[in-house]
Amino acid sequence: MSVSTPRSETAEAPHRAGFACFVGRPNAGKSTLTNALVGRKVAITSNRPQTTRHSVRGIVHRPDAQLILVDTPGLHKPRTLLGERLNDVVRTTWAEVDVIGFCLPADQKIGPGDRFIAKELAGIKKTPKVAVVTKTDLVDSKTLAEQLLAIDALGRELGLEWAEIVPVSAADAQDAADAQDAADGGTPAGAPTPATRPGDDATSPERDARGAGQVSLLADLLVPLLPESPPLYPEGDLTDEPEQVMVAELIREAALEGVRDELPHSIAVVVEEMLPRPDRPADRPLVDIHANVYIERPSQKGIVIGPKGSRLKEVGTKSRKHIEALLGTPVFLDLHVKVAKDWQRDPRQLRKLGF
Ligand SMILES: Nc1nc2c(ncn2[C@@H]2O[C@H](COP(=O)(O)OP(=O)(O)OP(=O)(O)O)[C@@H](O)[C@H]2O)c(=O)[nH]1
Repeated sequence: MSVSTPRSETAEAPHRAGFACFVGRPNAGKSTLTNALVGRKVAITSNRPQTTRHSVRGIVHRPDAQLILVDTPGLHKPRTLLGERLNDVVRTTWAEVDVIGFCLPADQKIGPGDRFIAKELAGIKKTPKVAVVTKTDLVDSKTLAEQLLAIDALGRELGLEWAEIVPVSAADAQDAADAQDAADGGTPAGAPTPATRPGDDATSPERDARGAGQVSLLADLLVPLLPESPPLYPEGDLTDEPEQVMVAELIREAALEGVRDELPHSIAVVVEEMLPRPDRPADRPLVDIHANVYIERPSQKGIVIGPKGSRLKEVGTKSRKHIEALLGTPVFLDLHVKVAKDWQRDPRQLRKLGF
């Protein structure tokens, strides 16, 4: 086992560029880690499983390397056509990347779900695998040490050689990314300010440094596993996901909030149109976004819309804040709720909804 410290790269070290993906059980912290590495909210996060449906790439730009992160949905036992397609997306991604980060939360013992993924990983011989122990802020050092040993043992049992085993907490770095988003996009009038825990100072330099430090150590360990290559993306690009897909994801994240128990996987969002409003002065642009929130059954409509439209309004306010931060302009968001009957089981509907 090697729990590493950063290596010092010499000035002559060749430039590297390549793809990494994080795999792991739903809720293992993959999206949060992607955001923390990129320093921005590019992948949606939630405290409920399987919210990431699209392969979102975040790009980490460094003087010595470009690390392109592909965030996949969780691999799971497929029960629907959507489930099968999601698993295919995961496996295809694994075969294409230069390094795989297997995320295992520090606060949960290795379970059957982790073993299932680890076995699949063991079958992929060529790609180096890094075990990333996430959420280390949630455990004491003894629990963390036990987890590191358990991961080492799991690797040996399955013939899976870890290139590294790295403990990471992305929580503080995530706060910093949220704060950065809010600062860049501004908070529209009437919209709630970014959430912080009571007594928490999300922008405290000490917290930022701690989170960012651990996360950049992970980047230091991933970079040497990438091939020598010039940068693959222009500097400044944080993601190549089409903006409309990102916008749809932000709306879906807001729409899921508070109704996940009732509608765990039934919500899909499609941005129908996204255009700059004509005749606006150059210094006061506005982007009009028309999006549909799809549910599976008419009975779910009331849940999403809420009494007198109150929930849908809240979804609009919340997602608009993040969309404005993403696009860097004020946004007029027009949301409609539509029924796409049993869309998860219908290939035609799945295609239409972008799966
Ligand atoms: N305390 C703490 N919480 C974390 C950390 N990383 C992630 N979380 C939380 O864990 C939950 C799940 O994180 P995600 O990043 O959405 O997990 P995921 O693996 O992308 O989940 P899926 O999209 O369902 O596959 C969220 O509530 C995060 O805020 C961490 O380092 N520390």
